[in-house]
Amino acid sequence: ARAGDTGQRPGRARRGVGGELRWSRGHRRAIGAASGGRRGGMGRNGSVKRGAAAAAPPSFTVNPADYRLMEEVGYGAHAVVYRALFLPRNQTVAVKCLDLDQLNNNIDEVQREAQIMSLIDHPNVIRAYCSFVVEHSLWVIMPFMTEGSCLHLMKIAYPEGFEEPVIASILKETLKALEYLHRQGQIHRDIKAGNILIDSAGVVKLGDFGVSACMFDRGDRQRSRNTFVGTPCWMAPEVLQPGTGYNFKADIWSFGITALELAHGHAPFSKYPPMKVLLMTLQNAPPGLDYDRDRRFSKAFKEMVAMCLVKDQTKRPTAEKLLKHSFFKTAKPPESTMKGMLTDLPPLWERVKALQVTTFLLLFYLKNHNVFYI
Ligand SMILES: Nc1ncnc2c1ncn2[C@@H]1O[C@H](COP(=O)(O)OP(=O)(O)OP(=O)(O)O)[C@@H](O)[C@H]1O
Repeated sequence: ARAGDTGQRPGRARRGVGGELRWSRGHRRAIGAASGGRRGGMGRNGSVKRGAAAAAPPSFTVNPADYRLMEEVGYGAHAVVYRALFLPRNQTVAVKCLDLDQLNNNIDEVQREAQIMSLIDHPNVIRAYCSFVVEHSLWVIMPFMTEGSCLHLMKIAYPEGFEEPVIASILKETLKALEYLHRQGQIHRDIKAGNILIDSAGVVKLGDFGVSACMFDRGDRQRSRNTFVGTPCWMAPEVLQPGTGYNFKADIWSFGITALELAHGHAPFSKYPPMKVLLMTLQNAPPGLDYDRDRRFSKAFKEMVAMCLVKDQTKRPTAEKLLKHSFFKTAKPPESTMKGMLTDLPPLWERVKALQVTTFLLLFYLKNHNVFYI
């Protein structure tokens, strides 16, 4: 691991500073901590740049004292994300704090996320500026996406989902990101509205590589695992079925589910407990847009979703092929379709706080009415 811009060697890094992780069980594992000065990386067009310095992002230090954590702007299963100030330049960034104690058995996944994020070079994929260990957390420093995720946006202002032109532009940018990742041999494995991030100008970027995986890391194109990875409602049937091999086509299924999520404000089966979602995904006909119920959506949109949600993964299109579908041909850039949608909204951290209060009240209600999910 490189210690980042300060030039510290991992071996000399103080505890909590630098690119080295001192693991509580006596393991010593290195976390990829790369930033502006690194060599190599994935090229914008998929080429791997060797030797030359990658497109120079602004440099960031790996000293936690240089960052002031401000408000909480997001949280997931393993992490809390803060808006933060990078004090040397008074620049706003996002800091994702992953709890390493909670992730004790998943150190390889943490390491993979940090490494992948630091090598990314695509306008539609969130890139980590650098990452380092602070006490029991891994801090990942990345661009702050002012409007948060599409999920946040829907929950706060568009509970019934977005209009088709907005969906088309968000999905097209996401698909470009997927096409890039797949070309790099990466499966994202957690495509959903909560991981599609938007900034104030309407720029769309795919985030969260917590569960992404390299397709070629075992020398085969097909992965076979006995554990679920991802979020059940968005997971392809072959991923939900332990022992079945899956590949990058699993992302195409999740992409189709995300299209439905953006259209309706929630994913199909999202109101059911995980075990029921599993059974419904495996046993029922794939979900889709209803030709009658979803009259407001075009035939091209319905067709595109149906192509993604084919149970047989070999019959699903690749991201590259899907990008050529007529639905995306007419899609406008999100900067123009989202104009006006993002004004008059409270700042992201206030939205997140409001959503936290709502979730707390809902859980409180369910508990008091003896409603439990299995
Ligand atoms: N760069 C960013 N700028 C603004 N908000 C962000 C940024 N990155 C993440 N978020 C917000 O934080 C939330 C949680 O982040 P993330 O999905 O990376 O965490 P996680 O623990 O890996 O999530 P999951 O439970 O999906 O695995 C996101 O849904 C998003 O709303």
